[in-house]
Amino acid sequence: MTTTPAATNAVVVENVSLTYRTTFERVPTFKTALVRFGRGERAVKEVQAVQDVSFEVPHGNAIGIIGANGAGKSTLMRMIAGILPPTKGRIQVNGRVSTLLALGVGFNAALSGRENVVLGGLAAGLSRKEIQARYEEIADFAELGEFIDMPMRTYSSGMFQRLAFSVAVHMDPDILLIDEALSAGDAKFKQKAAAKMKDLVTNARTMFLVSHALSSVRDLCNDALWLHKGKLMMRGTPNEVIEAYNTFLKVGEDAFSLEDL
Ligand SMILES: Nc1ncnc2c1ncn2[C@@H]1O[C@H](COP(=O)(O)OP(=O)(O)OP(=O)(O)O)[C@@H](O)[C@H]1O
Repeated sequence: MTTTPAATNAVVVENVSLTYRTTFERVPTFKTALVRFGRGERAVKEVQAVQDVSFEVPHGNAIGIIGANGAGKSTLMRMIAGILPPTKGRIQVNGRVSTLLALGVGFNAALSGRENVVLGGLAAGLSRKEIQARYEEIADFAELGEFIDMPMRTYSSGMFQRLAFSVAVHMDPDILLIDEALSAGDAKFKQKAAAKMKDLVTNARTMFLVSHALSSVRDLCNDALWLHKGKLMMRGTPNEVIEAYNTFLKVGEDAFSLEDL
């Protein structure tokens, strides 16, 4: 039997670019702003957040995405999640995606944790019955105690994140997208979350992990990709890519110190 590349790959990204266009009022100086009574001139800013990026991720891979602030990591994840359409190029996703992107996106803070679990489940395409069957497991994993019945606006950011993580990983995703999931959890939860992610990957699920914590990428991933100013700099094993990225950062530091002289 022959398998087509589409069936062996969870995600195929082909020559993908994304440009943000933002209109804003440019106020050149404080003095002009006073003369014009605060009205500036209308300007358009374009940011090429992702530029002609191509790669394929086979099913069962855990791929870490690293890079400096503003490199385009979250933008790429949002495109893979189907939240943002690429300006150019094509993204093919084979399987059911569950996302844990910006903290608690999709949650309604006025509703209780319990109600948000149902909302999150429905948004992920589960039936009410399926959500009910998983509810206890989701609530137990998040360890919120009585807070599960309180409005989510009363949650600390760590509690918010614990529930968001628990919902995302219990949706039985083929592809799990995680953007800085572990930044707000405490040490104990971080460990538990890492174990759960390892579990998913062992079960041949595909995972994308955006992280500034390079050690998490090293521990949890078998594949890595480095973005810089929207461009794909390198693809390889976590060790190779992290080493190249660290060298790049070091060279950058040296260049600064030379300039300072
Ligand atoms: N909604 C938006 N509108 C306009 N520009 C945006 C928007 N979101 C991101 N950008 C710009 O796109 C570029 C890439 O941003 P992105 O958030 O994808 O980077 P990132 O690698 O995830 O960064 P970080 O590590 O800081 O989270 C940045 O220059 C950012 O200013």
